Amino acid sequence: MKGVLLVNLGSPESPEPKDVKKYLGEFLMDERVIDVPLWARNLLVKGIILNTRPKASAAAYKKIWWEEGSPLIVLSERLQNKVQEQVEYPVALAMRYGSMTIKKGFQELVDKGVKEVLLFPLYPQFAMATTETITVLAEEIRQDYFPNLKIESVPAFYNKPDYIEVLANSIKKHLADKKYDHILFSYHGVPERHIKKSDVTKSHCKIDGSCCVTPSKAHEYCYKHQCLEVTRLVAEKLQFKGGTFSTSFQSRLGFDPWLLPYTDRTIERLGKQGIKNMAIITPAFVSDCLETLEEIAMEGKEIFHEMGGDHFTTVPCLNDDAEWVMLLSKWIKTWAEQPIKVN
Ligand SMILES: C=CC1=C(C)c2cc3[nH]c(cc4nc(cc5[nH]c(cc1n2)c(C)c5CCC(=O)O)C(CCC(=O)O)=C4C)c(C)c3C=C
Ligand SMILES: [Fe+2]
Repeated sequence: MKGVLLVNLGSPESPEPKDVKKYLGEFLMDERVIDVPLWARNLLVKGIILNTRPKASAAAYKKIWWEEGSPLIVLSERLQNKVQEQVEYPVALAMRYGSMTIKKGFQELVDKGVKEVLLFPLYPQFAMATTETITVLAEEIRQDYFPNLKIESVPAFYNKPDYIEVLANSIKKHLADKKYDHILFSYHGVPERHIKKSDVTKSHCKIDGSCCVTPSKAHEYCYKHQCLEVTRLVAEKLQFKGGTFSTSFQSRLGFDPWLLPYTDRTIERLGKQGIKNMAIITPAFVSDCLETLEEIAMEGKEIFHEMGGDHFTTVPCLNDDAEWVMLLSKWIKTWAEQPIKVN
């Protein structure tokens, strides 16, 4: 039998500093998130970040935490349940970090008789800190614990026309009765180094984005190109006029150069330039989370109002949107209709 494992990032068990510290420890010690040699990662994460950040992060998590738990987990579970209602194959949910492990997800599927798994990282764009770390860990777990299980991974789906249509429809619906003179597409940032490392050609990437418009096989693994493409395709679909939308990158950590321009500075600049009504879309996240509910909807809004802005609208992530559920279910059914692979 076939089955599906949806995988998202994960959240702390609770918004208490000790749980946030445990979660950040696992997350930031991942060599594909902070990609420096182990000794340097130990120094940076255990010696510095874990002694300072958990308190501030916990305070931020407390502002957005729901009675049912972390928004990211609750919304991912709602998505899982709704997709499960649409497909006849078992659909499990796991998180890359935290207690809902990929190993438990595989076990749940195997216990239901699954022999072939569609591993579905819930990220529209490829990044080594997201898609790659999930697929690599899943393969390690398969080899160690489930050697007879077949796994097929879903690659980044950023430019699939049906995904762009669902995203555009959701944006249109949410902005229908809103005032906005500028739309900002804000994506999670990554260090520039990550983009260079993922360049399979080793020579295409110029970081500044000039390379992103020249066709290249590097784009299959280029987070920046994929983000810019989502902006372009959605803007085209919704017929946004040039100059009324832009792209930025949020949530930088540390002192290395991260993808530019930064979201907080872009909001500041737009406010200073006299934009009064602004809408923000966050297409790197399929579920609302700390980065959208706190960093954008609270901090971003505050910056905008300080700069003299009036209306600040955040468009929710796809979450458990009905069209999104139908699209995931369609992709799953298409995959499941292919014959089972044999050794
Ligand atoms: C070096 C650090 C980080 C990289 C690289 C990174 C990439 C990255 N992250 C997401 C998605 C999410 N990140 C979230 C939280 C978060 N991310 C980092 C650091 C890096 N992320 C930290 C330290 C945190 C924790 C919060 C904080 O202290 O600021 C979340 C939210 C999780 C939640 O519980 O709600 C998401 C989602 C992507 C898509 C990405 C690369 C493309
Ligand atoms: Fe992150």
